Amino acid sequence: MGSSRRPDGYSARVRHAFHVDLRGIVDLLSRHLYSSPRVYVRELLQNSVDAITARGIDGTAPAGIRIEPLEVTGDGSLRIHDTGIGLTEPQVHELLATIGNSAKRDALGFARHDFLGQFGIGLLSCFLVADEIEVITRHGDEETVVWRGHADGHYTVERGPARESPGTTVVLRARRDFEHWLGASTVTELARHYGALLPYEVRVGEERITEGDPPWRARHPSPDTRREALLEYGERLIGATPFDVIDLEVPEAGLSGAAFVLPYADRTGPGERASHRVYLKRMLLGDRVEKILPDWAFFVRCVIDTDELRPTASREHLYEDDLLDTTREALGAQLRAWLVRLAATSPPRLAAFLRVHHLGVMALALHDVEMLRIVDEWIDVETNEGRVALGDLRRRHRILHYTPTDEEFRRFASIAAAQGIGLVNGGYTYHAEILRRLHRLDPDLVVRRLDPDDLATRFDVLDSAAEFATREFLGIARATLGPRGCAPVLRSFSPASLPVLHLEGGDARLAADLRAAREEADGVWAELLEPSDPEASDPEANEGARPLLVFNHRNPLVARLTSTVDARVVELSVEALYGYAMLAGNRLLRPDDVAGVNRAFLGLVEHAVHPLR
Ligand SMILES: Nc1ncnc2c1ncn2[C@@H]1O[C@H](COP(=O)(O)OP(=O)(O)OP(=O)(O)O)[C@@H](O)[C@H]1O
Repeated sequence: MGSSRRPDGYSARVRHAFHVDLRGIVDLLSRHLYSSPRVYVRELLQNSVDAITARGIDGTAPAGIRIEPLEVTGDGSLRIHDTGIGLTEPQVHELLATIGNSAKRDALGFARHDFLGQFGIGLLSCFLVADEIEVITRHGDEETVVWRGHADGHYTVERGPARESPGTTVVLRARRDFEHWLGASTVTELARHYGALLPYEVRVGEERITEGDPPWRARHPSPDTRREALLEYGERLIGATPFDVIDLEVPEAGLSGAAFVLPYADRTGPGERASHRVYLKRMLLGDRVEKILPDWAFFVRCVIDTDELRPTASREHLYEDDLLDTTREALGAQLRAWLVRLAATSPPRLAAFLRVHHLGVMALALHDVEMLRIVDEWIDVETNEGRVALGDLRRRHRILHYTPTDEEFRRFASIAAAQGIGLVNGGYTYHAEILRRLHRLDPDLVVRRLDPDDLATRFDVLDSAAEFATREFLGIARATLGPRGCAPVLRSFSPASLPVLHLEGGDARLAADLRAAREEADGVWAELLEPSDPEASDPEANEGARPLLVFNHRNPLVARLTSTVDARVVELSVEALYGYAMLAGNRLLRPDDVAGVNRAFLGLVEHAVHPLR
């Protein structure tokens, strides 16, 4: 026949509506949108809060929400009653039966400011725990309407017995094996978790779960009692008494809250994101919300309530927009101001804070000159002059050197110290970057990565005659230093002002220098350099493996010492120079070393007073 066909070959167009398989939608929500069935309590509370807000305070009914769990209803259902605005019959069809429709958007489809909900899907989360949702609702003096939605996608509407007063009751009948989600203990816990700060009274059974104002808003007789109460709250939040509490306020985001300074180093570390407790219009968004603070602020956990920031549809995170950006910046500025204030008003507290959080502050100093100043003045770094603040170090040196690795630092620290070069171990997190930024505070300061050629590590061998003349000296030095596990070596090197250099074992580069020097020497003299050392035949295995005390023949004092005939004076001087080299190289003095230094010191004093005969 083909009579319904148009000349262009198409049949007449028929319009259909999508059929939504509700089971499929619920499955999608539960798997991909909501992290757990527990969110159904949040969605119910939220709808009741919005309904009460929409009704406004008309003075006829106390605003309140009451949940009756399984144990209270006794009929296998959970009920939640509110004194909210209720729905008319047409609204029931329009709002409850249309997925994605919400009364909480304005004519242009934007979320309306007063309400928590906006997407028109929240009620569906009840299907995570229930097969049937019943809504019994009365708006003003209108008739009471009963809507029943089923998980298979059909619903019924009928007029029911009149409710005593306007408002809504939602009744959930548990899905098989989900009964425990509707039981008193779970519901109480969840209602408290999400709703403890809600502005309307919420009860589960007879138990009130709302706590009134947020702790940072609550009234207290004095600032001290307020601080104490906040610290107690913080302790419950982070599991330890906070180091301090910082008030937070960002009016553009309708945000207030408190940041608790952790008394321990954050376990997440600078690379990971710290998470915070966030309330949205006093309903909990989540306990582990990220990105509310700048990444560097990992030394605090905060709790905030915001009216203006928007949630994602899962209501578990904040929506990234310009407002979240500016809020994050404003919160960062408040934390930074706290730190600057601490530095100015309470240095010992700042020092205590930095002992725990130096990493966070250093991370911050990479972008912020104020923080750099704090690092410069208050954070001790490892240098070849011990642990000192950079500020102190740069007051002593106009050129600072650093090694990029810890290993290089260990290798060169003492040689640099002996030559008066200020060297910082840049092998720790952020240290090298901080050093490179120091010119921001001190434009004339020169900061350089250490080039081993900056160090005088060319050890020249003495000429044969001089070498021969020092044989006795070396013999005494060897006998004196032997018990210290250290071997004496005599070389000429710069600077001449440096009499001795203590070298740790394992310094491959110096060992190579020494070896090269010896190879240049005539075989006979090479033998002389380490004549009594049994390992001398295998220099590869020997040199550089044990500590060496290198005497500098270019130094006038050492040159004189090598030709001193008085063995006792040589012995005391070697002992004293050994102690000096250990101290100059920042070596750890063992009890034996200390005793040796004392002996040498007293012996030399005695010698000066009563020259030894
Ligand atoms: N307790 C209640 N009292 C009055 N109206 C309600 C109640 N619960 C739900 N409604 C109505 O049903 C609509 C749909 O609710 P639903 O929870 O699905 O979405 P929503 O709250 O609008 O948005 P969201 O998905 O963000 O929660 C609401 O917009 C509201 O008009």
